Amino acid sequence: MASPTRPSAESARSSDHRADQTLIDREIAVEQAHLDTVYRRLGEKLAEAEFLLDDAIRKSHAGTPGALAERDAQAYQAGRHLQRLTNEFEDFLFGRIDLQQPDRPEEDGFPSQTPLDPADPNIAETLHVGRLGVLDAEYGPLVIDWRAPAAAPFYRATPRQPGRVVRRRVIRSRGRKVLGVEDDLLRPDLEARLSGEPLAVVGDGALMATLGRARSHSMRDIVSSIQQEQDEVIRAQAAGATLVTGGPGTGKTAVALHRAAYLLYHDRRRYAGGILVVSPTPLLVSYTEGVLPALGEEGQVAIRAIGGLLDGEEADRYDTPETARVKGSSRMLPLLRRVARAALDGPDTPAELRVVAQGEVLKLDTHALRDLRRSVLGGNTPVNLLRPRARRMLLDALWTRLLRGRPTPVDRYEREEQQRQREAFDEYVADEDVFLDFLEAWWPALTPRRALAVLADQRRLGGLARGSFSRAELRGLTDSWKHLDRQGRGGVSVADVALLDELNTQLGEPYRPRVREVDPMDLLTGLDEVTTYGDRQRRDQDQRAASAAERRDYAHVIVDEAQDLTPMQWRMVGRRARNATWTIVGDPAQSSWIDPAEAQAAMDETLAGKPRRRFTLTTNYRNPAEIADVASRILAQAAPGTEPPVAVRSTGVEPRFAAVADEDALGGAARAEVARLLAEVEGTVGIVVPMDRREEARSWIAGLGERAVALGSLEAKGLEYDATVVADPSGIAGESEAGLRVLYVALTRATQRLTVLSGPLDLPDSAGVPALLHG
Ligand SMILES: Nc1ncnc2c1ncn2[C@@H]1O[C@H](COP(=O)(O)OP(=O)(O)OP(=O)(O)O)[C@@H](O)[C@H]1O
Repeated sequence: MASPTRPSAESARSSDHRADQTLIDREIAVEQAHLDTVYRRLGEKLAEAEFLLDDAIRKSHAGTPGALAERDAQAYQAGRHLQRLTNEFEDFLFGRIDLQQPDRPEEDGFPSQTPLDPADPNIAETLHVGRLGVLDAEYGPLVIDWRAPAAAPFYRATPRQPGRVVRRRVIRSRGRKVLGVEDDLLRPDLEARLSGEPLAVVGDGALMATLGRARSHSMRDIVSSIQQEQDEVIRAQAAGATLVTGGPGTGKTAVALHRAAYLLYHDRRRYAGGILVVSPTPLLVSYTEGVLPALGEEGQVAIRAIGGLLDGEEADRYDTPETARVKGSSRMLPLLRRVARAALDGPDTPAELRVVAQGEVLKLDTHALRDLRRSVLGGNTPVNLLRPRARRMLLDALWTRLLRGRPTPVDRYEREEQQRQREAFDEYVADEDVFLDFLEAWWPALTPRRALAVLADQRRLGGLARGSFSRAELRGLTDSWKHLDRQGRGGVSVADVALLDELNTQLGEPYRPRVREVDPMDLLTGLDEVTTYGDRQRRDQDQRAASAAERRDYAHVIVDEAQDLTPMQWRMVGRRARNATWTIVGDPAQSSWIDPAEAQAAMDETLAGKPRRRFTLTTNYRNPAEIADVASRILAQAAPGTEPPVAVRSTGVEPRFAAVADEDALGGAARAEVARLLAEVEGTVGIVVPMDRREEARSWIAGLGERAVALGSLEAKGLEYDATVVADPSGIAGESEAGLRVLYVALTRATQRLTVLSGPLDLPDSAGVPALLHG
C-alpha cells in the first residue's frame, strides 16, 4: 500500500519495531476491544431499528389513515436500516490510521495532510476505517466510512508523502473476531508515541497477504488495500469523463467498481439516478457482481454485459472475426438506416387497397401506394411513429378517389357539409376490417429483429448495401443471420445487439393506441393507502426491477475493457449516457477489436465536448513477475513500445511449457495439466483456447469439478484464475488480426501458475516453448 510499485518493499519499517508474538497478541487485543465497542454500538442501533419496526406494527392497530401512513413510513425506514446494518455486519472494520496533530483547514475537499510540526512524535488522533460509518452515543466517530474524505489518508499516505499519517494498520477480522493486524510505518524517522507508549508496528503489510490468497469465481473487494494511484482514480472528480489505462492486473475493474460505490457515497442524490457498468462478457458480469453489495451498494448500480445492454437480449454468440469487424464498424449505419425503412416491405405486403364506401369501390394500386409510402417516409421520423400519419394519408387518398367526378363545393354551406361527410367517411372506413387489416400488413409495427431479418436475404442486403461492402463481407453477414426466421427469432451475436439497438432507435416504439391506465375510481377510494409494509417493500422491489430493466439514461456510465468497444457499441452505450458522467477503463494492448483507431474515433464522438481527465495505473497486482515476464514477450509483438506494468510480487515458480507431438493428443494433455494444477493450487484453474475450440475444451475437462473452467479466448477478458493453461497459443494468435493482443490477455490471467500447452502447429522447441514466445 505504501507505493505504487513495490509497496511492501518500500514500506519503511525499522527492525527495532519488529514485533514478537506477545506484541502481536497485544495489538490484536487492542483492536478487538475497539471492535467489541463497535459491535456493542451496532447492537444498540439494531435494537433501535427493531423497536421502530415493532412500534410501527403496533400502530397498525390504531386504524386511522394518518396513523396507518405514519406506521407505514416508520416501518419502511426501520426495515431499510435494519437490513443495512445486518448486511454489513460482517468484516466491516478493516483499517486504522494514527495521525500527528491536525493542522490547517481542508484543502481540495480533503482534510489537510501537512502536520503543523512534522517532528512532533505524539499521536494526536486515531481513526478506524470501515465499510460503513458508525458513531458512538455522543456522535463521535467509532468507524469512518472508507469513502469519507477523512479516510482518504488511509489510502493516500506513502513513506515519501506521509502527511499526518504515522502508522497505517490493516485489521483482518472474521465476524466479531479480530484475526490479525498488518502495519505500515510511514514515519520511521520518528520515535512515535501513543498515549506516552512507543508506537507498536507489527506484520508484513497487508497487500501481499491479500494478493497471495486463492481465487474463487467471484471477485473480492479491495477496500482494505486500495493503493495510492488507484485511490486517486476512485476519488477523482465526477464531471466529464475519467479515462483510465493500465496493463493487465493493474486493478482497473476493481477500481471502476469502487469508484461506483464512492460516487454513490459522495453524491447519492445524483447517482441514485443510476450507474451503469458495461462489461465485455456475462462471465465477467457474474464474476464482479458481488463486489458492490460487499461495499454496501446495491440497486443503484446495474452491471450489464455489452451483449445484454438492450432489454430482452442476452447474446451468447460470437461472429467470425471478419464479420464481427463489419458489424462493429460505423459503415453499418447507413445500411441500418435504410433497412429500418425498407423493412416495411415483405412478401406479405399487400399490392392494393380496396374498400367500399358510400356504395362506391375505392382502390389504391401499387403505384399509388408506393408514392404514398414515399411521401409518408420523407424526413427522419422513426418508422413506427409514422403509422398514424400513414393511416391519415391513406384515408386522404381514398377520400380523393371518392370525390373524383363530384362537383367542388361552391359555398360555405357546401364546404361544411362536405367536411361532415368526410368525418363520417373517416370514421366508417377506419373501422372497417379490410382497412385495419390492410394497415397492419402495409405498415406493420416493426421490431428491430424483424428489420435485422430482412438483411438475411442476400438479394435485399445487396440492394440496401449499395456497394459499400465487399462480396465476402456481404456473404459473411447473410451467413451469420440465415438461421433467423422472418420475425428475426433465433440466436443473435454480441455484435448484433448493437445493431438491434441502433434499429430500435431508427424504428421507434411501435404505435399503440392510448389505453386508460388508471381507474379514476381507485383514486377516489384511497384504497391504495392501506398497504402493508410487506406490500410496500414488494412494490418497491418490483419498481426497482422494472426501472433497472427499462432505464435508458444513466447518471454515470462505467465502461470496463473499453478498448474492445466497437464504433456501433459506443453508439449503443452513448445512447444510455446522454446526461451522464463517465469512467472509462481499458488497455489498448489487450484490444480484440481489429481497428483501434476507428474505435477511438467513435469514443471521441461519444464523449464529444466533455472534459477529460486521464490516469495510468502502473502496477500489476495479479500476475507474479515470472508470468508477467512471459506475457511481456507477446506484448512486445502485439503492441510494440508498450511498457508492461510492474508485477508487485513473485512466486519463484516459472511458467511451465509443454508440447504434444500429435494434435490429437492435445485434449488428453490439457486434461492432465488441468488436473495437475487443481492439485497444486487451492482455488480456480482456467484453460483458455481459441474461440472455435471452446466446446472441445469443455469436453476435455468434463468431470474435473467446479474449480476448473474452459474458456474461449474472448471469454477470458477480465477474469483471473489461480492457475491458467493456455492451449494452442498460435491458434489464439491466428484467430484474427488482433490475435496477438488476445493471446496477451490469455497469458495474463493467472495469479500463481501458468502452463503454455503447444501442439505441432505452434512449432515448439525442445523445451516445449512455442515459436511465438521465443522473443
Ligand atoms: N489494491 C489492491 N489490493 C488488493 N488486490 C488488488 C488491488 N488492486 C488490484 N487487486 C487485485 O488484482 C487483480 C486484478 O485486478 P483487476 O481485475 O481489477 O485488474 P484489471 O486491470 O481490470 O485487469 P485486466 O486488464 O487484465 O482485466 C484482482 O484480483 C484484484 O482484486
